[in-house]
Amino acid sequence: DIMSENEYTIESVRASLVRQEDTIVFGLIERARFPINSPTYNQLNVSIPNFNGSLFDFILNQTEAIQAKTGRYINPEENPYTENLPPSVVPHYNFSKFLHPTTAVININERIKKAYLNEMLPLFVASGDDGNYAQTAASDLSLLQAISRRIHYGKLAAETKFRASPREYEPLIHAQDREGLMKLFTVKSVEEIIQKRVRKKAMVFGQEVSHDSEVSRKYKVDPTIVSRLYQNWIIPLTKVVEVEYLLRRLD
Ligand SMILES: O=C(O)C(=O)C[C@]1(C(=O)O)C=C[C@@H](O)C=C1
Repeated sequence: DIMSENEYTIESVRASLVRQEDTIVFGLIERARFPINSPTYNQLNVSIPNFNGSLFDFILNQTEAIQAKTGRYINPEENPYTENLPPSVVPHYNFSKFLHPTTAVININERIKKAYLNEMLPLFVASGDDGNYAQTAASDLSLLQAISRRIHYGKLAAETKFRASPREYEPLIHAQDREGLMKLFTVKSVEEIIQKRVRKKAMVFGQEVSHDSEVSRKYKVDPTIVSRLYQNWIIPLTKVVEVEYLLRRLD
């Protein structure tokens, strides 16, 4: 086993969350190329043989099925949106067993998907319909996977915090005290820095680049909205995962 049990620290977890911001901001920019394209999500608009759901659900399920067969979900950092996926048919890499085993079942993707489709998406895409439904669903899917990965990284953040001060966490876990746990692991200053940084990333990554003139003040995705997506959904849902993780940490 070449992986160390202690490869993750709160510093390495935070460094990864910073890097994942790049993927999420670019994912938002890519999705914002298309208007809302609501027929993508509307079940009444498709009749796919042997499938009950929207075009988006169909692409999500089929893509996750091929990814499951080829080993994507063997990595404990990855959590699928689809239930009952086929098993992997490829040789497995020996991923580290850093997380507590009873926490593998934690998966809040249904909640993430609902928040994304109903609340987040309308904030950063234009209204309209250009017919590019399959392309739209593909960009939703890669963005949703990046967001899910980021949010479920809360498992790793929680484990590093638990290992750093088990005596502080144990009584709250025994009491199943959600609010107490939330208070103990929250670091407001870190959250505020993230909200500022993703706003800046949206300005840098989403600017119009011209070979000769000054940088324009028009952005491909609204930087204030990117910050709000983190503030209202991405960080709070990461904290939901952290609480769920800690509640099961002594099982
Ligand atoms: O960096 C941490 O300490 C985390 O637990 C991650 C995170 C986040 O979602 O970014 C969540 C809770 C903390 O209040 C700060 C940040």
